[in-house]
Amino acid sequence: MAVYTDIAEDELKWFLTEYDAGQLLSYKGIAEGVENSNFLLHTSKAPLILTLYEKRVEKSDLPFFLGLMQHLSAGGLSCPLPLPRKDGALLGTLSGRPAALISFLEGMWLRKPEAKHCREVGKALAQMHVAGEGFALKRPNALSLKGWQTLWDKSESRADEVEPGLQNEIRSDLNFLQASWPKDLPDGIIHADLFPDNVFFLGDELSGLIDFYFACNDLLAYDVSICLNAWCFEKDGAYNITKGMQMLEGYQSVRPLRDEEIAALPTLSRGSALRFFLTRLYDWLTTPEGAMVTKKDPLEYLRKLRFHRQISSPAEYGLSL
Ligand SMILES: Nc1ncnc2c1ncn2[C@@H]1O[C@H](COP(=O)(O)OP(=O)(O)O)[C@@H](O)[C@H]1O
Ligand SMILES: N[C@@H](CCOP(=O)(O)O)C(=O)O
Repeated sequence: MAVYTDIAEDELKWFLTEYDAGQLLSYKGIAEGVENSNFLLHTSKAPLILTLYEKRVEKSDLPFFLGLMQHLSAGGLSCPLPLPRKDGALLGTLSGRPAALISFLEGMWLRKPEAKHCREVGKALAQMHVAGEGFALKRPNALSLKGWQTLWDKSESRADEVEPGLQNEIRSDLNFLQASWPKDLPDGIIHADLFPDNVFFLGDELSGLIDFYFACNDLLAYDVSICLNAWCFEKDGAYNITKGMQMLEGYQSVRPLRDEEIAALPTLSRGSALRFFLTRLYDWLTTPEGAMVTKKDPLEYLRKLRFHRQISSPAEYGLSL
């Protein structure tokens, strides 16, 4: 469960007086999520999400995230919108944390996505990449090569606790990726965490994207690789090429990938698998027992990383070359 910070009803009522949000009827903590504390609020006007920003979110990045939601929404993407306070600010403070009210997005995330859903996700990702064009603020990806090295430096000495031999294995991945990370591919705004729990559906129709708190400027094809990792593997660890094909076709129906992006997919996918392995490994080793959050399994991403290592052609992801 991700409610790191509790809120008192009186304080919340006081916080809401800064907004034109109606009277508070009820509120409850949302069990899902990893990064921030989220609450569902019912008011006399409309349901809202209250987010209290926690450890991995830099306060100085919040104008980027909140402004991005406004920019993407204005560009036609279905995503939540921050509710401005009466003074026009998008951010307030509650229980000592930066806090924002966000519009409630209808829909549910899919526990068992099928190939047809992967196609919709591919399309929505490309729509987001297109809608992100022209966004004035910039945010470098803190979880790219340099950030991976920092995470690894903090976890390396204990990595073999998770699986013997991991220290050497991951060190050689990092060396490989440092030496061969692609440059000069198209870049722009990426979501960087478009996992199933961040995509809502109403029936089979995609109703919107949430959770832009890892969004940043980076290679667009890197975002595609994140989605291949997050959506196209089965529970038993096998890559589902039909899902991959649908996702890539959906993406390319909106924004065709260039040849050099396609050629880079195995390296990008190896990098994105390593990225999620490293954050999960760090959390696995540092989250205290009994914390109100469900720890995610780093080994799931180790298996994906190993899969990408042995790819000999991007066609193996489901692309017709
Ligand atoms: N705008 C929204 N509309 C509806 N539900 C939301 C919205 N934002 C968050 N949620 C709910 O809160 C959960 C956690 O949100 P998320 O942004 O993924 O948190 P975190 O950043 O902590 O991982 C989501 O799975 C969803 O159930
Ligand atoms: N998607 C990441 C963790 C971040 O969780 P989210 O709830 O913010 O999507 C992972 O699976 O490791």
